[in-house]
Amino acid sequence: MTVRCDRTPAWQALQQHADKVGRGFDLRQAFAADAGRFASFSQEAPHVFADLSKNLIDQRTQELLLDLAQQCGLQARRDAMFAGEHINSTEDRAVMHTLLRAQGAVPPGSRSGVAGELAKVHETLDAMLEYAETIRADHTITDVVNIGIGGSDLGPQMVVLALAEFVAPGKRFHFVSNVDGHELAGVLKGLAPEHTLFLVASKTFTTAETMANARSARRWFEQSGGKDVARHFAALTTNVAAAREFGIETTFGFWDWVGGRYSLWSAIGLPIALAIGSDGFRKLLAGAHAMDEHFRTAPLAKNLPVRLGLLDVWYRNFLGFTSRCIAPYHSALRRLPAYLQQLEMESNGKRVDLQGAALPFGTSPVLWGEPGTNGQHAYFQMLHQGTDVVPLEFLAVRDADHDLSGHHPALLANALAQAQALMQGRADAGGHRDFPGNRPSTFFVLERLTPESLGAFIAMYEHRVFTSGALWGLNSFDQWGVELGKVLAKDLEPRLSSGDVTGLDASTAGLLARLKQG
Ligand SMILES: O=P(O)(O)OC[C@H]1O[C@H](O)[C@H](O)[C@@H](O)[C@@H]1O
Repeated sequence: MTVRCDRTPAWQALQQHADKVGRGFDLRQAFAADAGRFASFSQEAPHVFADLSKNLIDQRTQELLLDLAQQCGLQARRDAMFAGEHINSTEDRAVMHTLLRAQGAVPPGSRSGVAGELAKVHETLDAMLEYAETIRADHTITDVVNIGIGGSDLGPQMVVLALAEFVAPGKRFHFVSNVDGHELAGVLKGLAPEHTLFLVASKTFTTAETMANARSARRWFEQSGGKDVARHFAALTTNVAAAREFGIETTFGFWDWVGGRYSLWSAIGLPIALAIGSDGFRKLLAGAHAMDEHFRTAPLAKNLPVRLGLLDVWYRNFLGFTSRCIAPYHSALRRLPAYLQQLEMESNGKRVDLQGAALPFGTSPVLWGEPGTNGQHAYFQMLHQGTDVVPLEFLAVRDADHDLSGHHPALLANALAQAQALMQGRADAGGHRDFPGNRPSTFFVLERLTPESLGAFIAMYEHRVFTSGALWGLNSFDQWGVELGKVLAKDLEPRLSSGDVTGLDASTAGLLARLKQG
């Protein structure tokens, strides 16, 4: 049984602590007073090192946050997830994306039935990887087009870009998500049907954008002389029947216990397997599994995802920060912020608890960002001297995968310098040139960007989001908030040609008149 965070004694103690020292905390003084600060506020985890020492927390904050985690029953909820309980209560589903990367046995304490699910996981994984190897060896296929949106797009796209170093030459990867025909039309322009494989990726196989793009892709394929739809289309879905009805014979399934934004480890990861091969895909899973084990077994005080999730609660609820900036210092990670936006904001952007009662405190922050050093020449001004404090998250990779001399030290020096400048500030120049400093950041280090380290990093983030969501007492695994817009769009689409504005508010009616087609 979990307890909502604001109903615990630790919550009250944290409030008092924030009033007393939290808001007046000074990083520079903290480092001056404690030579061991870096050691005690950094955390080693599989494939990921995290320096949390430049955050606005002291030992007492950390202790109280750990009390909060205990009093909320974080461990029980974590164990319930790993055991396959239906913790996604509003959809009455288990949450078992970790099972997709389980290496052999099910976690101890698993519900009966989980072992059977794992057998299905391995069977599908083997079939999908075998297919991936067949296509990789088929040199007539030069272009792979993934048609999917949200979780059926962002994860595979982010990972394929991030692991470009591991992608064998000979195939190009395209990702089409938007219902905006400009996107699909732009991709199709450069393609020949006999050399193209379309992957229709949709958990539900009902998402309007994906279905529209899949229909148009098939029409283009047939109209441009493509033969053998069966060979050139595959579907990745939990709704195999709908894919078959659409006319796709090659299908790879997954299960309702995999949330869309947690699905890159399932058949939705086929583009990744095509790009980096079956060995590479298994390494991605192994990296994630290593982090799962860390999250499942490490004591809370030494548990990286837990420490991060607790920090997120501290910042959001006690220091009042409403956003977090993601700064990956690696250009291949350019889609990471977009990926993390869905992961965190769709999971924890909720205003009611598990029972549906309104929450009296803030939940998901806004996540945003661009790769470094680009952001430095754009919005870092605001981060250094603006009126809001925005915690930053640096991600640096020690070893480069290129041999251009001088670039990598320059990149890493910039990451270090920005974190340093945000903390130190400068008070000697006067007026416009002064920096307040004391601006918090977390600094992640990977030794190299590999399938293993990326898998571990993503899993770390998933569990961090789990942690803050669990403390807030909300359901991180549903997304009812995306439904209303879908319903309204259905109503408005025919009105764009009929011009019927009956029952519409004046603004929507006025805009519709301006956008009316034909
Ligand atoms: O994979 P699909 O069923 O097509 O869903 C694609 C996406 O759209 C939905 O509206 C949800 O907001 C996302 O969580 C999901 O990933």
